[in-house]
Amino acid sequence: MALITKNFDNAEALTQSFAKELIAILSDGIAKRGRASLVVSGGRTPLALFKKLSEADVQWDQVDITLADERWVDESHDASNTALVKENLIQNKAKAAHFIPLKTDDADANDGLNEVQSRLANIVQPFDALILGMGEDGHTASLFPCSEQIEEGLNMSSGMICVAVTPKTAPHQRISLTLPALLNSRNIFLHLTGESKKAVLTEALDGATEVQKPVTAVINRAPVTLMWAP
Ligand SMILES: O=C(O)[C@H](O)[C@@H](O)[C@H](O)[C@H](O)COP(=O)(O)O
Repeated sequence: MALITKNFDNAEALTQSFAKELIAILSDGIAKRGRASLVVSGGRTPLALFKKLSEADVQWDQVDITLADERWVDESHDASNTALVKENLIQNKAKAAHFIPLKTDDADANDGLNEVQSRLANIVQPFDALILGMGEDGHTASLFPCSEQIEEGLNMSSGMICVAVTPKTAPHQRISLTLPALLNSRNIFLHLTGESKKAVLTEALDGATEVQKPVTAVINRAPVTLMWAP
């Protein structure tokens, strides 16, 4: 297990430092490989970070941005991660970035998997940076412990980049990057705020199985930097 913990006094300090680190990673990726890729999560935690990043001096036209997971809803829906990213990250200077959505027009996420996998094949990989969140049930991306698809999502040899997931404890069908696809990243961050999320993580790392607390499946296999503030 390789969890590197960076604790901050407050969310603002976390945002400042995290943005700086991501800017350095993306700039380095562009310098070395011509393009860089950033995989972000939805949810509420990354909003301030998205805003900060959007104002940064990065050669955004050389950056591909996609999501670790998406709710299978139209972009006009409140729950759309695509809308969240477009409204908060693909703004200001970052407007020049190339965004690759995980949602297709198919009614069922299973029917969109092939199209999404070919979209993702056009992004520089390994991804330069992956930002994961975590839910109170230990899910990360949309690898939900309550879903029937959890073992499929955690399968390291499925050959699949994406999985369609129907959580039992959260609304909307989802599409998620699978565990091997998430791990195909040069830098993996777990972005958490609040004492309760830290407690969930501590408990998860204290003997839960990967199916019970999917976030541990990432931490068990790759160096993960925890960015935490109260
Ligand atoms: O689209 C999503 O729901 C996610 O990508 C998900 O994995 C999220 O990161 C966690 O549920 C934490 O969400 P909050 O930041 O809102 O607590």
